[in-house]
Amino acid sequence: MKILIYGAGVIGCTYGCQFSSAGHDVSLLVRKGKAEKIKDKGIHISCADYRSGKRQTTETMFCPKVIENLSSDNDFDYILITVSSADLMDVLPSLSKSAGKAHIIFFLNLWDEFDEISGYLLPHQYSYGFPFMAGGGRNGNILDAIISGSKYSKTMLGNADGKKTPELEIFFGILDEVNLKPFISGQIINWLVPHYVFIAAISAGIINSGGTTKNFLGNKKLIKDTVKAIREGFGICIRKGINPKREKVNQLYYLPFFICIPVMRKIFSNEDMASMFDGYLKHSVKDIKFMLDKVILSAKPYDIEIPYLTGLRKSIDSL
Ligand SMILES: NC(=O)C1=CN([C@@H]2O[C@H](COP(=O)(O)OP(=O)(O)OC[C@H]3O[C@@H](n4cnc5c(N)ncnc54)[C@H](OP(=O)(O)O)[C@@H]3O)[C@@H](O)[C@H]2O)C=CC1
Ligand SMILES: CC(C)(CO)C(=O)C(=O)O
Repeated sequence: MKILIYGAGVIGCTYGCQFSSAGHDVSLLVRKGKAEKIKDKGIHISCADYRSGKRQTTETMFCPKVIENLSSDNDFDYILITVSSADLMDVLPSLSKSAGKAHIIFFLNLWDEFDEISGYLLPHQYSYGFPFMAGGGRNGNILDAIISGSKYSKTMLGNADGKKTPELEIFFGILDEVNLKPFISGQIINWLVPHYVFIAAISAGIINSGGTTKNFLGNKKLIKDTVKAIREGFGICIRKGINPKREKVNQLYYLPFFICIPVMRKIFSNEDMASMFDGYLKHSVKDIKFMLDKVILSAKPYDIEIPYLTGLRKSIDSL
């Protein structure tokens, strides 16, 4: 398959490198002025892979094809959008003009961009997904990728109407081939929207604690305030017609603290989960502020009190 990764960051390169290892023809679309360096040197990916049950590290020079513009006569089968949430709006016009016959998969955190996307593209042109199987950060020129070993981790895929289409099933096969644990959800929007709240709130909590998951998990008051912020955000989801409880994973945050906190400590203190968060947050403070602002703004029309979300947002304001 010919796959274009739109956004050569942590997620794009981690997934792209896996596809390439299975023999797919992978290209990266990068910002203007960045292509030559990548063409010359490639991208150094240091990957800690926990899928076997223990940490296995590999060092790879990922040398895909690189482009700076999408041309409308492209022959890509798939375009995977892996820019950060704050950058999505900039890429939609070029997709609308130049996606050609490629099937687009929006592979990032989304909150209320669905109408906007449908204003640029026809329904059959795209699907949604989420890289809940991998993550990490950057260390200078090295990309520190983590592939999760957790039984809860998977690569989410789905269409807004819940239907399985051939395009999704073929992409499922590509992910399955490289053991990135694909899962086609019949309610992908219902998965993505509460996840956005969860990730914005917990990330702000971790940043507030000094930027490490370990510090965060050691601070009971901060965990409680973060869970209260998640619950406020879930309240906004409900007003928007999304029920977080329909995803089992979200039910944890409704449980009494004496159950919720120890379970959170268990899940997030896993080495792979913790290093994924710690890596992600080093380069994503701007994105987290953007995400929290969006969530907070959408509470306004419903007149909902959200002191914990606004408190978390304020706590990271000066960074
Ligand atoms: N890292 C992680 O652990 C995880 C991240 N996610 C989610 O995945 C998404 C991507 O995250 P991540 O990979 O970490 O982010 P990164 O910042 O590492 O990657 C995004 C990439 O997109 C590039 N980009 C942005 N706009 C454009 C554009 N107009 N043209 C070309 N390139 C562009 C950026 O370039 P530049 O650097 O020049 O801005 C950057 O290289 C986010 O929604 C994040 O929340 C999900 C799970 C885990
Ligand atoms: C939890 C983590 C770091 C990896 O999945 C993440 O960024 C996300 O899910 O949005």
